[in-house]
Parts: sequence; structure tokens; C-alpha cells
Amino acid sequence: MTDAPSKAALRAEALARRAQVTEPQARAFAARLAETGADFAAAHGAKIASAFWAIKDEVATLPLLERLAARGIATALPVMQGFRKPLEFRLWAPGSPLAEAKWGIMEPVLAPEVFPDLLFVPVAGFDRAGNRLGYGAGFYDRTLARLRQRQEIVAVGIAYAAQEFAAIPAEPYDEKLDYVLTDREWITCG
Ligand SMILES: Nc1nc2c(c(=O)[nH]1)N(C=O)[C@@H](CNc1ccc(C(=O)N[C@@H](CCC(=O)O)C(=O)O)cc1)CN2
Ligand SMILES: Nc1ncnc2c1ncn2[C@@H]1O[C@H](COP(=O)(O)OP(=O)(O)OP(=O)(O)O)[C@@H](O)[C@H]1O
Repeated sequence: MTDAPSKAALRAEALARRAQVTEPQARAFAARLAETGADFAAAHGAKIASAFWAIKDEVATLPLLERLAARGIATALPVMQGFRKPLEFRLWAPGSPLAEAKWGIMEPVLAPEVFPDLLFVPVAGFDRAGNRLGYGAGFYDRTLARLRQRQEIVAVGIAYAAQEFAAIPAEPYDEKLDYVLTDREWITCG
């Protein structure tokens, strides 16, 4: 399966816009993400929150993970199980061991699998209906579908405001975001 051209074109445009973000903007967003993300997690009563190990031009997530852990919320990172398989999540707190996986992504080792009730999700492009574009491997669609079958979860997309599009074409298997946190606003999708 390959993407419809429009989805691939939107992804390329979204990533090009993200690549233009300056250092000060990136630092400010990382701080905002940590504060707003941890406040939301606490207000929501989250027990286990997952984030991701930032790669490419993704905003730094360590400050968020540190703040969540300081609030007593268990923190987890995704672990890839192979192509076309949902991600698993393993407990990880800042300072715990990591091993390098594909694409330079660091993953927890020897930590128990957990099922997060709050997920901070990497986003290439998004719209206000909660449609999400990732890097195109379909990992999070499969992952969110699997978790939603099991329990109620909240998915918060993390993106710069510049990564917003009026409408992203949705496929039947696309799993929607509940919220998107940008460097400018907190968006309730739907
Ligand atoms: N930081 C982070 N971690 C994450 C994700 C993510 O989007 N960001 N994922 C979200 O699902 C999963 C990994 N998904 C990824 C999918 C593709 C590529 C990637 O770099 N792809 C190449 C092209 C693919 C290829 O090698 O043929 C590329 O974009 O250059 C990276 C991560 C799990 N962990
Ligand atoms: N639940 C599913 N069942 C079958 N195929 C799926 C499912 N979810 C995703 N896919 C496949 O994954 C491919 C990529 O999907 P999509 O473009 O939505 O990924 P993405 O959300 O951008 O990537 P990622 O979640 O890894 O960041 C699709 O072309 C589709 O074939």
C-alpha cells in the first residue's frame, strides 16, 4: 500500500515547514509542552503517560517526561515490534537505560510493558478534526486502535502550529487525535 499523492505531498510540506523552526522557537515549545502537557496529565488523572524519543526536527520531549515523572505519573516510551505491527510501550523514566533501534530512535530495555491511558503522539501534519499524518508507516494508527479496543485513552498530538492543514484526507483505518498541543494553542479536536 502506498499513500495517495495528496497525503505524501502534505507530509513533505508539513516536514518542510517544521524544518524552518528556529532554535528559540524549539526551546520555547519544549518548555510549553512540558508545562501544559504535565498540567493536562495531572488534571486528567492520567496514571501512565507515553511520549516518544524525539528524532529529526521533533520538539524535545525530555522536559515533558521529567515533569510528568516529577508529578508521580508513570512514563513510557514506544518500542517498535517490526513493520506493520502496533507499537508496544515500556516504562521509562529519565536516566533509565535505552538501546538504539531503527532510525536513531532510543527505546527502553528490560522494562515492563504497560498500557498508557494518555499518549503524546508525534505528528507530521494535522487538522482540527483530529486527522493526523505521521511519517507514513502507520504505527500509531495500529497502536491507537489496539489500545482503544482495550481501554479508554486520550491521544494528544504534538506539533508546531505551522504543521496545521485545513483538511487531511482520512482513510478508514486512521485513528483520530483527541487534542493537539502546538507552540501556540491547545486544540480540542472534533
Ligand atoms: N520520535 C518518534 N518516535 C516514533 C515515531 C515517530 O514518529 N517519532 N513513530 C511513529 O509512528 C514510530 C516510528 N516511526 C517511524 C517511521 C518512519 C521513520 C523514518 O525515518 N522513515 C524514513 C523513510 C522510511 C524508510 O526508511 O524507508 C524517513 O522518513 O526518512 C521514522 C520513524 C515509533 N517511534
Ligand atoms: N489498522 C490498519 N490496518 C491495516 N493497514 C493499516 C492500518 N493502519 C495503517 N495502515 C497502513 O499503514 C500505511 C500508513 O498509514 P498512514 O499514512 O496513516 O501512517 P502515518 O500515520 O503517517 O504513520 P505513523 O503512525 O507511523 O507515524 C497505510 O498506507 C496503510 O496501508
